[in-house]
Amino acid sequence: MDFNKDDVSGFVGKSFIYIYDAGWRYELYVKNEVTIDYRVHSGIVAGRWVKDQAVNIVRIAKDVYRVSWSEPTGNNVALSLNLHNYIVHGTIFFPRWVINDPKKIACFQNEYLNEMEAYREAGPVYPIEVVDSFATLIYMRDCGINNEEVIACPPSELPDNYPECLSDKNLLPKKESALA
Ligand SMILES: C=Cc1ccc(O)c(OC)c1
Repeated sequence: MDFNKDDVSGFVGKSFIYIYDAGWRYELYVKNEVTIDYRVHSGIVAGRWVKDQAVNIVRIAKDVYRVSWSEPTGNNVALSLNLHNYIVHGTIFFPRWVINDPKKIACFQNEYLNEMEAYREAGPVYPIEVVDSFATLIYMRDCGINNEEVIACPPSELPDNYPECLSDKNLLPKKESALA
């Protein structure tokens, strides 16, 4: 073993922006070893943002991390981030009620936790929709641990030049595919 599987220190405290092949832009902040905040800039649930989602994080190779969690909505997500090749892969297991009406979850979830749990209870849950997609990492920066300023407003309130306005040096160059 030439790397330490338990060492997630190269991942915790970082924030990421990536764009799925379908064009959906997501922002993820790894707040600490067991918690993320995130924000959806575009896509079928654009406008959704979440703070303090409990997650599992593991390191599966040098510069490769995996984050998995289950949401109050009943959405289940597993993300793999390859920080060497700037490739992200997400598998999202959506309950049927979310697919039927995605706008129900396009909100600041923390203010609607009871509603989300009620929707989850009401269903329908099945058939689950498995959405399996690649994304390209376009932005990465170190924000430190437990920084509440990283994800602090709805995506609609971000400046037009976000994320360039934060710092250009964190924009990532295009890389050769790791899979070629
Ligand atoms: C459903 C949530 C969800 C789905 C895909 C993602 O990449 C994500 O990143 C924070 C969150």
